[in-house]
Amino acid sequence: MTILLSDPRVRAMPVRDSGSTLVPLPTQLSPAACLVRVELSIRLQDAATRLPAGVGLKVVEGHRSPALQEQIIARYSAEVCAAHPGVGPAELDRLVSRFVAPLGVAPHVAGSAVDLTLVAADGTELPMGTPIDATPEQSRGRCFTDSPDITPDERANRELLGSALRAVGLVNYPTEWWHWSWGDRYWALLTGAPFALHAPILARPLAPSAA
Ligand SMILES: C[C@@H](N)C(=O)N[C@H](C)C(=O)O
Repeated sequence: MTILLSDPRVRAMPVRDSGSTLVPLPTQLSPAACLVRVELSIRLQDAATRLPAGVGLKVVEGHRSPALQEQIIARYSAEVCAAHPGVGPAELDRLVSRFVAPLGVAPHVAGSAVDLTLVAADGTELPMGTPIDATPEQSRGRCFTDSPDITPDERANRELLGSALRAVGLVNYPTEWWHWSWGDRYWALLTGAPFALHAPILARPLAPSAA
């Protein structure tokens, strides 16, 4: 059964921050040079080598500020309220956490998560069944990683992405095929690690090369 980021077991995971810095991803992996924790950057570069020739990774988002996380929560909460009239506060929190993490456990704010897809050699994104960041309502559930409602090619591409990322220790958020993380509380809970390695980054300490 899917464990959501609003699950109290996620918040209960202890954190012992590794103190690692945020670094920009190489532009071959992330045209926008998104920032992530250095341990995650190393793993993503390893994952890229595990893909077949002519297929690459494209990271579109990494570290996110707390302010942006709060904006996304507010925007999506409004979408959920419109789609589920009369929803109560507990159910609203649960539904919202299918698409965006509560601030205190947010993997992107910790620099531990990326949103990414596969690309062909010419940079064209491979078909994955939905665009990145399609909400459950917009995609009618096809954003869920295991959705049965996608084509065999889209399924094969999701499996290819997943096998490269799992091989380097990343975990997926099962309600978003594009969201993978390493070192955050959700990762610790799913892998059985005794503690998370990345706390939320409230200021933004940059590696010297990124400054
Ligand atoms: C908003 C979406 N792209 C996202 O990042 N969701 C995850 C679960 C998050 O907020 O960490």
